[in-house]
Amino acid sequence: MVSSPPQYAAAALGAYAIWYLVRRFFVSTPLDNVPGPPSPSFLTGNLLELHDPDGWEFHHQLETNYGQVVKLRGLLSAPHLYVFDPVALHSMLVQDYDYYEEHLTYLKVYGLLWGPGILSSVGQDHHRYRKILSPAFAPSRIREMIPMFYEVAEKARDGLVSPFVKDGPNELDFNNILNRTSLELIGRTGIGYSFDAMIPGRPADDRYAVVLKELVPTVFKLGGLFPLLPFALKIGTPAFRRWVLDCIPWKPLREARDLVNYMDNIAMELVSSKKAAVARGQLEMSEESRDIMGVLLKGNLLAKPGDGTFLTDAELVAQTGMIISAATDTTSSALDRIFHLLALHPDIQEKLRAEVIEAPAQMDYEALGNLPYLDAFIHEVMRLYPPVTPVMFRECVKDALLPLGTPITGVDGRQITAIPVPKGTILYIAIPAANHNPQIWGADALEFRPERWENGRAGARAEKMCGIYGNMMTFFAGERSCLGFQFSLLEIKVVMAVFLRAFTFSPGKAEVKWKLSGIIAVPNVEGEVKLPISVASINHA
Ligand code: HEM
Repeated sequence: MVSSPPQYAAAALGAYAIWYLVRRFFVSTPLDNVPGPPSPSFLTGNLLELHDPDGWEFHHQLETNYGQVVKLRGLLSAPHLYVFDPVALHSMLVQDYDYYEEHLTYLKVYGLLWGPGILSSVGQDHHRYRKILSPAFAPSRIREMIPMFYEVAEKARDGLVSPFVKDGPNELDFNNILNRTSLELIGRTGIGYSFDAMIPGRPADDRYAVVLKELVPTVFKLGGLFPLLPFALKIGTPAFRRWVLDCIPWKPLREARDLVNYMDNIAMELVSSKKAAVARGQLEMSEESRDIMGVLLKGNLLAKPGDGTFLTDAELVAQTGMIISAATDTTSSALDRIFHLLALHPDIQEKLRAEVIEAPAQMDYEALGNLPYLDAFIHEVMRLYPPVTPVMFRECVKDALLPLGTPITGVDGRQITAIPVPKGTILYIAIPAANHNPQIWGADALEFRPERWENGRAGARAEKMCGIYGNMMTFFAGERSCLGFQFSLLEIKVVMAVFLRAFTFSPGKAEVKWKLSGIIAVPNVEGEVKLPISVASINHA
């Protein structure tokens, strides 16, 4: 007999487990008919293969052996969908995007880390943040940032590379150099803050930079708690929850809290000092007014609290934290891949250098857009090796019908042209698979061939991907597409132009293996994040 509250709770849990298992195995769902690979475990389904840091082959099999929507198994064998069909992606990200939201757990984690902002909101709130942030990424704004991109790239050249190759070629860890450069680029142009003095021989010692690096691994140590977040955040007030947090003596939790507090404090100080500059009328004239936070503060001057366009201090802090985190690892991964490819392809490197040397040493927006081979090269890197990889997550929040561009043959042998997706289903947007689709790119889709690009286009094919850049999904599509994609492409061009003029690159001694690290690809040598590249100054080459 059940007679106490714990016994009731255990009985309820047991009943739920039985109901769940009966439903799983005896009630059919429309997803049963979608083919996919065998699941190696009832408990974890295909999740370990999906998130394996060396899982490139598993993803390649999903790309080539099934249809463009593949069924995988998640926790307790729940059916998940791995999607790269262009019509299905258009439906998920553009046409019916409000049926497929960012996973609730991720929204809550982002919210806890940064506060209320573009990465932690959905629906009207997200729309509002996006509308407020968009002017900061307008081409006219990014154009003004180009001199700052040059300043940082030249500082990286002179501080992080030149002193170490002045006596001849040397092998350097380019991951470290490019990571520091990416953070400094967004620090200067995002919040007007310098993270790294880039002094020869001195490591990046800014506490914020170190904290930013530690944050994600520390937070992932709390991964087991993530599913509880949506419920935990409903209990009591923020002050009460903070008090509860302070009382829990668990080291990773305290470390995460301290890191978040540290970043919050710095951002709050910056907001206060910029607000004071606005009040003194100085921001309008200064260089600071060009950075993203400056643009948001100036936007606030025109807005009124409550009219939907005003950002509170907490919201300002959250947006800047989110932009820095969205910008740094993505750009750094893209630059890592680029310099690795340059080292591996001396012919391509030479052709790019010739084009860059022909152009002025400091280019403006138009000139940077007028280097055809550089543009083709970057398009091809972003297509074949998207930095955000292998998948982004979505959760179906109301029963939906997912249309397919290419029908798939169901397990029962019949053609499927649309898949009814039950509410609660997890879907994976498979960015590389979408970018490698032979129906769009042809039989040589898996080859690295910059020559396939001309004027930002790579052949007119019937099937079109909804992505915002080059018919690919690298920067996503629709309401949640990357706001910083033009910013990112320009900073990449500037760093490449500055470095290609000064140095030559060839592979280092150790073999570099690329790992799938969460949602970003990173170079790795024997278990360490590293990109050894042999660099020679052009004078010594
Ligand atoms: C090569 C570099 C980059 C890549 C591959 C990339 C890719 C992406 C992707 C795939 C998303 C969608 C994420 C999702 O919906 O869950 C995204 C969103 C976003 N990105 Fe980027 N990104 C890059 C650089 C940047 C930079 C430099 C910035 C800012 C300066 C930036 C700002 C953002 C923001 C604010 C969002 C959220 C948009 C929204 O939710 O409405 N990104 N990015």
